[in-house]
Amino acid sequence: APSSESHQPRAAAASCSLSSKDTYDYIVVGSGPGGLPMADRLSEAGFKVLLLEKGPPSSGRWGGTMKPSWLSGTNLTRFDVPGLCNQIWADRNGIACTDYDQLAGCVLGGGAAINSGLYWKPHPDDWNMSFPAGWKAPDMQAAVDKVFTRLPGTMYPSMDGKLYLPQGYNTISGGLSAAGWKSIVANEQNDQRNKTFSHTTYYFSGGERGGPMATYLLTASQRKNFAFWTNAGVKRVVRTGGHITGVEVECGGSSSVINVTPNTGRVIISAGTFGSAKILWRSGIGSKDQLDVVKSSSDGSTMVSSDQWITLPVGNNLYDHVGTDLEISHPNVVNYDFYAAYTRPVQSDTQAYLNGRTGILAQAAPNFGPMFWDIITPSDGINRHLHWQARVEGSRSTSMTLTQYLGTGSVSRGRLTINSQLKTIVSKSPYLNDQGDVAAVVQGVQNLRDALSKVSGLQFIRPTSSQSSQAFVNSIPANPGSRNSNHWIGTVKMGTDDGRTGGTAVVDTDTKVYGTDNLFVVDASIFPGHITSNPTAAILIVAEHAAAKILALPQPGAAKN
Ligand SMILES: Cc1cc2nc3c(=O)[nH]c(=O)nc-3n(C[C@H](O)[C@H](O)[C@H](O)COP(=O)(O)OP(=O)(O)OC[C@H]3O[C@@H](n4cnc5c(N)ncnc54)[C@H](O)[C@@H]3O)c2cc1C
Repeated sequence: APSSESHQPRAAAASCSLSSKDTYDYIVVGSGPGGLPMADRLSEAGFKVLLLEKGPPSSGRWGGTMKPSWLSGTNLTRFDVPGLCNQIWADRNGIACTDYDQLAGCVLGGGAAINSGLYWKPHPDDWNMSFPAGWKAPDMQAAVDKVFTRLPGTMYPSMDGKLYLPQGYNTISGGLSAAGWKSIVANEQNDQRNKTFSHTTYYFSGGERGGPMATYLLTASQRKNFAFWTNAGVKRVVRTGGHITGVEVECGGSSSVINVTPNTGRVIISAGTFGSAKILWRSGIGSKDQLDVVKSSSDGSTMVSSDQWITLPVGNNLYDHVGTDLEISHPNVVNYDFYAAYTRPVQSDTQAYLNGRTGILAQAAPNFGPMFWDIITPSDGINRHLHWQARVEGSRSTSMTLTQYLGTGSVSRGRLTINSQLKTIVSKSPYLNDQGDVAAVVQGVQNLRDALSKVSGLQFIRPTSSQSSQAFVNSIPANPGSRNSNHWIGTVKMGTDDGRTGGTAVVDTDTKVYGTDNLFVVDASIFPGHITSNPTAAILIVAEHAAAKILALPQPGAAKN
């Protein structure tokens, strides 16, 4: 049985105290998979750290309260129960960020409070193909080990070790196996992502979401030199030239500047692919056209003067996995209504969950698996990695949706911009604006159709049998409405080619913003290119690696606590 002790809050998030005159060695902005390991590692090193999160608490552990009635009287919220993760599609009020045109979590934990917990040790190509020197697979191994030691993940999230309603998994994996694809344990054989399939791995633990909020934040919160505030949004960094002196924080209808330790303090922005770009723009860091927009907005009077602007290509290099949904139906597939689990649940399922963290509600909605992989090399010679995820969902009760993500190797990019209401907009769609990318997606669809063609009783609903794979792929618009995977990266690209002088990079390989002394960005926004699979594990790894790099930088005279 789960230990209720494991779910007691250690130190609830505090509300902001804007009148405080305290200064901090590090201010970390944002509590997603990028921000939480940073806050933990920097406070572990003895520095005085303040973590600022714009959203409210999510998990019950940290004072979250949003929950269905069957969880009342428990210290669990909707965010803690894996089987309730689909609720984000039914009701995202007070959870999703309202200042982006795409979905992101503006709550404690960021995306790692609302996502499905899918959790993958990256393939070596994920680092080797797009990350700069110092961030290649051998360089990343120590950080990979740190993350998977703290958060090993599991293929069996129910505490009785059983997989519930596995018929969909069995149907698809049986077909792939018969077609010669190999079964692997994904996070033990992470270099084998070609014509292979696996059970789904989640970062869940103890039958609950867990994840970085239950590990990195927990240890950070036990330190006296660590503070964190929720409902505390950062408007901008305050700077003199390239030296950051503090951040302007908005909370409870007022705003104030919280300073870093004079001379030695640093600011780490981990506000996500949209949020980090936005803070940079509001701080006078970005391309002139976007800074002009901010200047003309309600920010105009407080914005740093234009002679202080740092010109960098913030918002370029935007990317997201290209999502292509196929749908099949098979008589063996058994559907489960995870939406009903919120308002009118099956009593035996809620009891199993509450009594022992067992059953279908300990698995993520909507019953994922198998996950499978394919590598395609189009005529341009660049390997493209395809990650496929099957889930029991679709237009029929016996349907499964098979989503293909195009990640590592993809060449297409889009652009993020900001409008005069200070809302971020995907103004250039990043999907399939390269012929090699299109060819890989088409070939991947064809490979899957071929592999499953001999499964008795399996019917393709999308594509239809008369549709060519090329015609099918062409029929799906290449825009976020049809292709969105919620795996946005890249707007604050890391690299050695300084964007102030015509290069493409916004941060250097220590994750420091070019042209600044003490401003760093650590989250999905710094990824130069995409990775094979869902990105949470890779973002945690990037944060671990960045923390080690930042701590290794000379920091003259920093006062340790
Ligand atoms: C619905 C959905 C499902 C997903 N499923 C999966 C999955 O199963 N597996 C997987 O690996 N990935 C999944 N992802 C993607 C994954 O969650 C994200 O890639 C990841 O959370 C990004 O991490 P991050 O730290 O870069 O940013 P975020 O997680 O977005 O965190 C940024 C944090 O910063 C805060 N913030 C923003 N602006 C400010 C500000 N101005 N001041 C203070 N705080 C601020 C935000 O509130 C947020 O908490 C999913 C994403 C979504 C939206």
